[in-house]
Formats: sequence, C-alpha cells, structure tokens
Amino acid sequence: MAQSGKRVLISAPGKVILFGEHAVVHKKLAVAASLGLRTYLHLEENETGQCRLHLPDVDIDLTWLLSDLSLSIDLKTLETGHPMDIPEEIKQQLENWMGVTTREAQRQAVLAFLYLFFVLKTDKPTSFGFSINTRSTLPVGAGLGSSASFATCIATALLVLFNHIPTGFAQSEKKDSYLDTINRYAYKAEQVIHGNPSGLDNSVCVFGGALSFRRGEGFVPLEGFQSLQLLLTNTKVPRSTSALVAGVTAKKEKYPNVIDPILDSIDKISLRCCEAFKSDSKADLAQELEDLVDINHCLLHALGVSHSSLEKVRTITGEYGVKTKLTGAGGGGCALSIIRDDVNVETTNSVAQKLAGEGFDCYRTSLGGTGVNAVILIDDSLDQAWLINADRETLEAHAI
Ligand SMILES: Nc1ncnc2c1ncn2[C@@H]1O[C@H](COP(=O)(O)OP(=O)(O)OP(=O)(O)O)[C@@H](O)[C@H]1O
Ligand SMILES: C[C@@](O)(CCO)CC(=O)[O-]
Repeated sequence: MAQSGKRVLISAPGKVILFGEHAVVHKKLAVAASLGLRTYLHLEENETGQCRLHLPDVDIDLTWLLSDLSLSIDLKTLETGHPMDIPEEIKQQLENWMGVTTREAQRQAVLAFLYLFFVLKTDKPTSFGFSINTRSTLPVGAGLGSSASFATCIATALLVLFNHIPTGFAQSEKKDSYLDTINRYAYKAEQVIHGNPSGLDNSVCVFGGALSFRRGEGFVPLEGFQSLQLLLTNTKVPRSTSALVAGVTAKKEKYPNVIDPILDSIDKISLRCCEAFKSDSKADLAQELEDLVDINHCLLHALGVSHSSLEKVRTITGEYGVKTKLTGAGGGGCALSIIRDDVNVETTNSVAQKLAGEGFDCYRTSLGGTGVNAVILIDDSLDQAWLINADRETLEAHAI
C-alpha cells in the first residue's frame, strides 16, 4: 500500500466520576478525573483513495472508496443542532455505509465516525486516502468513559487529517483554543453515541486532570486535588448509558418533587468534595470522601441505576471497611472504592482477590493524568500491527 503524508499516534484518557453522575445531566455539579487507562488511535494518510476504519475493540474493519462517500445534503450546513436531528434521507444514506454492523456498540462507533467525517472533511486530491486504527486499554461500555475517550481520539484524528488543527496542537501556544475545538467535536460524537450527554466525560478526556463540571458552565480544575488510591472494579455486566440516562430523566419527569431533591443532594455532595480537597488534613479528606461515596451511591440506587452486581461489590469491600460507589452510568459497569492511606497492601490485595473470585476485573490506576495528545510517528516500526499487539506499558510510553 502506498504511503505518504501524516502518520500520527493520538491518545486520550478515560475518566472516573468521583461524584455527580446522572445529576450532571440535569445541570448539577460533578467531580471527575482522567485515568491512566487510555484509547490509542493510529492515523495514517496514504494514496489509496480509500478510507479504512479498523476498530478491533468492537470488531469493526470497514473500507470505503472515498469517492463513494458523499451525501445529498452537506452536513456542515446542519452542524448547529443535535447531530441526529438530520433528515431521514441523510440517516438512510449513512445507514447504507454501515455494512454488516449489527451490534449497537458497532453502529454507534461507526455512526460517530461517519458523522464527524462528513462535518470535517475538506477537498483533497482523488488519490487521497487514510486509515484509522484504534485500540483501548479501557473496558468498553463499563462506566470509565470509553465512548468519550474514543470520541476524543476520532475527533482529533479527523481535525488533524483535514488540517483544522496542527498535529502539534498539544505543544502549540494556541493549545487551549485547539483543545476547545477538539472538545466541541468530541461532544458531537458523544451525542451520536449516547443521545443526551452532559459533556462531562469528553471534557475530562480532552483536558485531563481533575475537575468540577456543571453543564452549560463548563469545567473548573479541582483546587487542591491530590491523587487518590482507588480500586476500580468492573462487574462486566453490560448496560447502555443512553438507556440509563433516559430512565433517570423519565423518573424526574414523573416524580419531580421526589427526584429533584435527590439531584440537589448530589449537587451538594460534589460541592462538599470540592471543599474537602482544599482542606489541609489528608486524614479528614479521606474520611469525608468515604462518607460522600457512601451517600452518593445510596442516592444513585434510589434513582434506579445500581445493579445487584454493584451491590455485591459494595458488600465485599464493606467487609474490609472499604467504601464503594458505582461510577459512570451504573446499571452494571464499574464501581470505585476509596483506599485510604492507612489501608495496608495485604488488605487491598485480599479485597481485589475476593472480587476477582466473583468474576469481576479489578484495576489499580492513577488519576489526573494528561488529556488528549498526539505524537508524529517517525519510526516505521510503529505501524498499525504494532498498535494492536503492543502491551499497555509500551503504548503509554509512546503516547505521553
Ligand atoms: N475502543 C473503542 N472502539 C470503538 N468504539 C468504542 C470504543 N470504546 C467505546 N466505543 C463506543 O462507545 C460505546 C460505549 O459507550 P458507553 O457510554 O455505553 O460506555 P462508557 O463510555 O464506557 O461508559 P460511561 O458513559 O458510563 O462512562 C460503545 O458501544 C462503542 O460504540
Ligand atoms: C451518566 C452520566 O452522567 C455519566 C456517564 O459517564 C452521563 C453524562 O454525564 O453524560
């Protein structure tokens, strides 16, 4: 295959929501941080006249002739509304390029790519082609922001490919403005994937660090943030973020007097967390975060987004005095447990072993690292096969 032009490795972190999931959709405050686990995207420009989209995490490998990829209406002219508020005729045309993508996870990923492609593409010579290959060390659809991390990588790749931002955006003086652009398009892809996202997840994946976020107002870096020891447990129970978000919204509409105070309490929990990080005493911080974790989980349970598997994680960790809440959309997916500094390694290992014995996956990973990044590939050995086969440490060494 002929090669020329850009070769770039892009990566974006996942996220963990400490407090405020679901409530944040309804303009309440949330607190979240980026994770050490990331999605990696290998972008290569070539002269094949084709576009290859290879997403092995969701079993997608599609190739289109770029000359075939055209729509009867220019999507750029419809860019202001919700991405899926487009004429049926256009939806049908997008549908025709989806190939044999039958699973919801596949459909959402391909649709997000196609939407951004049509919004961002610019005129190129007929020989112009490219391939996109992604691989994530995040569990897909488990509450750790895999969709926002994927959306951030795809948005960045297409913005770089069509020269809307430079490949070296992360080192540029105009970095903040480029990150805002990436965030805007990552949000659009998130809207394609799950309907009514708050914008919290993509903001964490793009900007990294730890932050508080309110829909409509954006984010503020978390003052006094210190990385916490967390244990993340993936129950591996599949669930749909869009369905869970819609479920809470329906409850709020049916029982506003009951649900609104719950959402207000969650807002106060996030506020209290922001205050706690400013405190000088680490022991007080840990104690307070543990209390807030417990209360927030119970409120989420009341909203109907817990699951028996998540309650099991809480029971097991509770036996060791470790506090746990669901994180992300819930309904299965992941739980986070706060590991205080005075909890010894043996205890943490015992908890993790007991959880693994129940068939759950446990992750210990750092919080608050770099947001989206891109490196120009000069070494030919860092090709797409390398991306697929490299272990996590090797990937992380090249991406940050
Ligand atoms: N590595 C990936 N490759 C391709 N598509 C992905 C990848 N990761 C996530 N996606 C897309 O995102 C969807 C998962 O989004 P979803 O919001 O349900 O999960 P999440 O982001 O992991 O959880 P949460 O929103 O609770 O943090 C998948 O169904 C798929 O369409
Ligand atoms: C459940 C939710 O609050 C977090 C999902 O990670 C949805 C959102 O904020 O878009």
